[in-house]
Amino acid sequence: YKTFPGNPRWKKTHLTYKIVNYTPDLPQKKVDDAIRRAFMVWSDVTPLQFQRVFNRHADIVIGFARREHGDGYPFDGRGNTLAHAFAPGEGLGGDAHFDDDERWSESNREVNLFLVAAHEFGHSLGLAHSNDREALMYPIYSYVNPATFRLSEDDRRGIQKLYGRKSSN
Ligand SMILES: CC(C)C[C@H](CC(=O)NO)C(=O)N[C@H]1Cc2cn(c3ccccc23)CCCCCCNC1=O
Ligand SMILES: [Ca+2]
Ligand SMILES: [Zn+2]
Ligand SMILES: [Zn+2]
Repeated sequence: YKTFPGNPRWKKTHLTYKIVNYTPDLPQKKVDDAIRRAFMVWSDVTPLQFQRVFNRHADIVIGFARREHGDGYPFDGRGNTLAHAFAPGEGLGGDAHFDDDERWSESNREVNLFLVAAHEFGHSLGLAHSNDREALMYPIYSYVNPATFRLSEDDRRGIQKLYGRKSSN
């Protein structure tokens, strides 16, 4: 696993997120659920807790966008880059953007939103890319059944290096 230069991490374990817009590809409830489950991947193995908020400041702002969308990292149409996210910090820090030229799915059809969101939130929490091909933080998308998805040892070691393990109670 790798962290970002300077090891940026959140200095609190209770983090907020908000979803500012939706893709037309899925019902909003399915997007909400995929996002919730993607955060659980990380809260399952750390003391981190995620709370969804509406219409107020959030640590992690989540949205769908096409091409140029104001952060200097324009998307590229269908395929190629699927999404991006920023390392922990103020403002754009922690935010995750999903390319709305992709066809977002909750199945094995391209592109599974839960799997991509889980990867992006790794960045939002301070993990950079891993060169372990089994790792969620590997830079190339590959479909695995979300029902049986498990964080790799590499990902778990990385996130626990940053935030420690889940407290036993
Ligand atoms: C890990 C993922 C969830 C997020 C990453 C981006 C990322 O790291 N965000 O944090 C991603 O989109 N990776 C590309 C990498 C990539 C693969 N190819 C590319 C062709 C052109 C440009 C990029 C790519 C070959 C063709 C397949 C294109 C469709 C799938 N795309 C990818 O796997
Ligand atoms: Ca794209
Ligand atoms: Zn962006
Ligand atoms: Zn990435």
